[in-house]
Amino acid sequence: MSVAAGGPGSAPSGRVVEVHHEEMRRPSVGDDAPVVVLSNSLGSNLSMWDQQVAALAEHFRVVRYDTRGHGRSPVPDGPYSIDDLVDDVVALLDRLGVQRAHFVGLSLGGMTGTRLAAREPDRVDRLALLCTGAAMPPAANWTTRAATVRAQGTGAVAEAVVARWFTDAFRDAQPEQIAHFEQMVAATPAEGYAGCCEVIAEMDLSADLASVRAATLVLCGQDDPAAPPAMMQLIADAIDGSQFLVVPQSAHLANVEQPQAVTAALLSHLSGA
Ligand SMILES: O=C(O)CC1=CCC(=O)O1
Repeated sequence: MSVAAGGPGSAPSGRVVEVHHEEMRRPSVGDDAPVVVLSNSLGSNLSMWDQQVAALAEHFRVVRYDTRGHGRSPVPDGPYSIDDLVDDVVALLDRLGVQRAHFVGLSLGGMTGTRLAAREPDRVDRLALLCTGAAMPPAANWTTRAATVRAQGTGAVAEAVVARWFTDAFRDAQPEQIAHFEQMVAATPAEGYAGCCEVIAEMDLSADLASVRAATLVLCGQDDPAAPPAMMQLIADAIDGSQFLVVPQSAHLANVEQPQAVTAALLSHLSGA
């Protein structure tokens, strides 16, 4: 079953927006099954989880959503803050009547998950942080990228951005996937993309990591230039009891490049195995 809600539009900055989401679960999965929320990366949308949802929906109510400014969610004027992104998730959970959920986020989605787990510990059961950072300095990288997309559109950065998402081997083997993700970046609204660049520019969640109480999986791609293993090791070291996993032959979108390995790791972690 798949249910869609929310939609594109604009909302004033600093206010919660009603993000677009989809819910999927197998008929055998009951209303009281645990909820898993999936949160996308900068420049993508909820379809980045296409290779995970069917397997997860065998066991969980799967809720995936478009981060504000992305996909079919509203596009308020930026800048946004990490707390804006967390407020949107809390509002989504409230709308769904879900008190507590598992949360899986990749890159920007992982930043949202880190802050959510630290700020709202009662709302997060198990947490998976994929290919992300507690901070991604220097800030100028992100403010410059925001200025570029506001001036020239997201198409201007699509090729360079996607070059960091996949290994050369994947690029050579899967040119149609590369084109698909470049189109996804280019279709992201410029103001939404820029507003989320500004989240990353001003964000430092280092002090939040020690407050995370959820059982946490920290997963990275071995060849990720955006969130390399050394950066993610720092997250794993700071979150009490976390599990750290490096996925070989993978860059930034590890769940796309190595879907079987990442889906298996998520199923194992979220089921508490
Ligand atoms: O777009 C990039 O360069 C990598 C990235 C940082 C945050 C995110 O979601 O993707």
